[in-house]
Amino acid sequence: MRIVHVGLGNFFRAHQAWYTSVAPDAGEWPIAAFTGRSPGAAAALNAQHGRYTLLVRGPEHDEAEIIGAVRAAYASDDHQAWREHLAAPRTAVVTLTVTEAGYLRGAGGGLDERRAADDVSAWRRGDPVRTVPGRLMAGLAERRISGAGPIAIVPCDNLPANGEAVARVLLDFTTQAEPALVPWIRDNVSFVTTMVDRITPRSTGEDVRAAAELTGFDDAVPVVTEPYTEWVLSGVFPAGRPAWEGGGARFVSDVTPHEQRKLLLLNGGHSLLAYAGSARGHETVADAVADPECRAWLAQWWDEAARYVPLPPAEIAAYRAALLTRFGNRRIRHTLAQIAADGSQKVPIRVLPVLRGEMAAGRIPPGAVRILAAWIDHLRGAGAPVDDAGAAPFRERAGDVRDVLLLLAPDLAGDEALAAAVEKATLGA
Ligand SMILES: NC(=O)c1ccc[n+]([C@@H]2O[C@H](COP(=O)([O-])OP(=O)(O)OC[C@H]3O[C@@H](n4cnc5c(N)ncnc54)[C@H](O)[C@@H]3O)[C@@H](O)[C@H]2O)c1
Ligand SMILES: O=P(O)(O)OC[C@@H](O)[C@@H](O)[C@H](O)[C@H](O)CO
Repeated sequence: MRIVHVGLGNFFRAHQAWYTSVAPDAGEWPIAAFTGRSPGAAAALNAQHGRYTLLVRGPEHDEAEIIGAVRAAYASDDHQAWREHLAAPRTAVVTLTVTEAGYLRGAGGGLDERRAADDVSAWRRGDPVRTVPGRLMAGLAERRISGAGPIAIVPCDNLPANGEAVARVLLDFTTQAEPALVPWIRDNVSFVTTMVDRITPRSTGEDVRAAAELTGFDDAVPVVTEPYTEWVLSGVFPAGRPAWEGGGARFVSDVTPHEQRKLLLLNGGHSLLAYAGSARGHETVADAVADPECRAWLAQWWDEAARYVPLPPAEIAAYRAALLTRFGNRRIRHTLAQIAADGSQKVPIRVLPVLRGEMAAGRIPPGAVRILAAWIDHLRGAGAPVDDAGAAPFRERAGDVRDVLLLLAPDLAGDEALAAAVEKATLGA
């Protein structure tokens, strides 16, 4: 294998595996994919020899492709396979889709030591590690021993500066667990930063039937995705990479403007709809954007967020227009509950940069305030259910907006006008 992936979920199969499958040199880049946590996805995929159906769902009809880029799938606890793949000289790239929570980042962006502590102890005892930083370190330790040479790590999760983010947590983890490995990582591992975009909801039983009808292939685990796709990358691939440009991937010197455009406008917009839209009784993104009230809130948020996207206004306007079409695709059932998950990890990334920028400019931004208030309402029980391992301390404080702000953004918590605005925007006010 030449690519190893961690996080065998739907998005990886709609995005990185698809780009690899359409690359002109696809045959030279077989993928071994490991699950992030539970083993189910690996067993299901192996039962069909790694092949699966990608249903590209436009507003009018579906197009089906059978993707064969994944040659072997493994459960996350197959530590031997993991070590072997990482130690193999042919392995050149490790891609990741492990959700925001998978990186164990603390408030400052480095490793959350409390969440990592068990894994650091497991490593010191010689037991298997389970977290993403722990697994990466264990695989790289094996690679150093085998002399397999440099490698690129390519995170594909919705985190700002995700290459730097994974480097920090990996190096912090390694400093604690295996300090002697740190210099080798610094010299041999390249951290590539990426912006990824393709709306990929959870598949349903109906999707399974639709896939079989279109292709005749009885696929138990098809993936549904939208036609739109984007991948912007920046960084070095010391052991080579597929010609992902074949699918339209772009290699740039700085991903930041693209990342800001996507994280603030798309993901921030998603979070707004997930909390404020679900509280209005909507179930999906398409339902919510069909509601004029939600659309007006979205426009207000986008006006604020656009000030922090360093791209020409025409480009931002075109992206906003395209987003309305993408969000409005009624054939994509992207549930607000799926997007609402892990708010404690997502809200700081998607909303706080705009809130901080506006406050520094002397403005209290009503769009950002609405998202915060709607998230607090969600923590209090409104709309989509809370599904967030990091929610507990926020839920304990959810009764008091000022307490939530103190935990979420201590630098802003003393601003009484902001607290009052958030309070006023909550449902209880
Ligand atoms: N679905 C999309 O539209 C989309 C688009 C762009 C980016 N992404 C990114 O991809 C991620 C996965 O999305 P998906 O649609 O594939 O979801 P999914 O539920 O299909 O898969 C999630 C994967 O992450 C793993 N995972 C979850 N928590 C983990 C943890 N704490 N440690 C290690 N692994 C963990 C799971 O085991 C699974 O393999 C998102 O969180 C996001 O960062 C998704
Ligand atoms: O995947 P998450 O959980 O990080 O966020 C939910 C959605 O906002 C996200 O998946 C978008 O659909 C995606 O980022 C579009 O490219």
